Amino acid sequence: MSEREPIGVIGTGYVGLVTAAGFAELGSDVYCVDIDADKIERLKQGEIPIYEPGLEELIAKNRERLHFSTELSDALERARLLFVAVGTPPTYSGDADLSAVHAVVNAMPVSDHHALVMKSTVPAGTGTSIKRLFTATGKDQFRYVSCPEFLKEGSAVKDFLHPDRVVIGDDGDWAGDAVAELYSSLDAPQVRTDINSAEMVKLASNAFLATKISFINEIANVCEETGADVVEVAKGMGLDDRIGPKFLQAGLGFGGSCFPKDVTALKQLAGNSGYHFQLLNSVIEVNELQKRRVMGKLQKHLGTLVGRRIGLLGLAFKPNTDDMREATSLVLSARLQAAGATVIAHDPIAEDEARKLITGIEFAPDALEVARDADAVVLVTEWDQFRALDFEQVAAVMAGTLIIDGRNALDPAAVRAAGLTYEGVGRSH
Ligand SMILES: NC(=O)C1=CN([C@@H]2O[C@H](COP(=O)(O)OP(=O)(O)OC[C@H]3O[C@@H](n4cnc5c(N)ncnc54)[C@H](O)[C@@H]3O)[C@@H](O)[C@H]2O)C=CC1
Ligand SMILES: O=C(O)[C@H]1O[C@H](OP(=O)(O)OP(=O)(O)OC[C@H]2O[C@@H](n3ccc(=O)[nH]c3=O)[C@H](O)[C@@H]2O)[C@H](O)[C@@H](O)[C@@H]1O
Repeated sequence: MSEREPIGVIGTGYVGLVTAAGFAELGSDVYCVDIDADKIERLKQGEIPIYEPGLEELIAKNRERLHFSTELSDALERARLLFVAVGTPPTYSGDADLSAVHAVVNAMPVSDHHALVMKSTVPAGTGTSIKRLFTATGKDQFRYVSCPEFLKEGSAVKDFLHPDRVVIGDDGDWAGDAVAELYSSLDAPQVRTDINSAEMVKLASNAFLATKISFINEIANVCEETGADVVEVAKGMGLDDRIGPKFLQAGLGFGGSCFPKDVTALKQLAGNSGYHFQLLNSVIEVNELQKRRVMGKLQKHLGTLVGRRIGLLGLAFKPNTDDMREATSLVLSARLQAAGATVIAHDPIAEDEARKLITGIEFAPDALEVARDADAVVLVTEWDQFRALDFEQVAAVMAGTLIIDGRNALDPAAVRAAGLTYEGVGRSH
């Protein structure tokens, strides 16, 4: 018997698994359901299908409370709150693809004691249309709560257990209260609001963070023209409480499964509602250009890239994940090959995923093998082991001398002291 209310979790991707493990840690029995039978089988064997620091340990610790199945009925029979964490990828138009969400909604039975709790990121208005659908199909007693997720890959477990806030959008019924109660043991402010507003908090938060990144990237580009150093500029800006130091790291642009899709989804949502969201067009465009700027830097130093050997350090969209969705490395490896370069890359964790998505490049077992005989090396993902590289060793094996620090993560002085040429993003020091 669990100490706390049992819950169901539908979808066992990043968000589903972290939510399940997190609530199990807080004392709930969790009934996880996924349509991917292979994934469920692996989870039953104790195998964790994604790389996320701390998740395997948290799942192992709470093994007794975690139950995995492909049958929705296993969750429906034991839990009244069903957390939905299925994917909402972009369609070709840029709108969110809600087909997986609708499959879940359609599979719900007539019930007066169940609620869907939406963790998936959906456009504002989705809850309202789901409730309309429930009413039209005689399920008007089925409750609905929006409870968007704000975790970051790479620190997802910590983000779940120590969130900045918990947002709960509901109709003021038992379901909203039950979700609030579940989260009450976390030391975090709760924002209880209506469903539309909760949905918008999520989209607006991601769009704002993406805007901050595109903004600092443009500042970095201006720094390159004016001799200022963006790291110093970001430090000076970030000390202003109203601005804050986070998400002011200039680099090769944002990637991942969420910022690109959610910024576009919000732009589409606005457009579909008759409002042209100009700012977001720029955020997206700046990001696309930023991914490609490194090509110009390589050409500035090397001239033509035909026949050049270019090493990439890191492939994942950010460190501490094996997620390759919308990773800058996808664009970069394609552009480099199109320009006639040979590309060699290493990622400590994401290589298996990368092999599925990137063709025509060589994979090296470590950073030094990336550097061997390379005309230039580009840091794409700021894994800790790349920060700690011995650049004397790197210089000894390279054919050329150019290091492009695409994440401003290296020590320029250490790179230069090894006789190498350092080029960051918006850096003059
Ligand atoms: N990945 C992240 O860091 C974050 C993601 N989100 C949002 O959470 C949602 C889920 O994202 P991820 O976990 O990354 O997705 P994912 O793609 O890793 O996992 C989705 C899972 O849902 C399963 N699924 C699909 N249809 C199903 C159905 N009808 N019944 C049961 N299971 C089904 C899939 O088999 C898959 O295992 C998305 O809306 C995303 O925008 C929100 C915050 C953070
Ligand atoms: O909705 C989501 O899925 C999640 O999206 C992001 O999380 P995530 O994509 O995991 O990773 P971030 O740490 O936000 O990084 C996203 C991208 O921005 C880039 N970035 C981040 C910060 C920065 O200062 N500069 C910068 O270029 C990263 O390299 C990465 O490519 C948000 O940070 C989470 O709050 C949100 O829940």
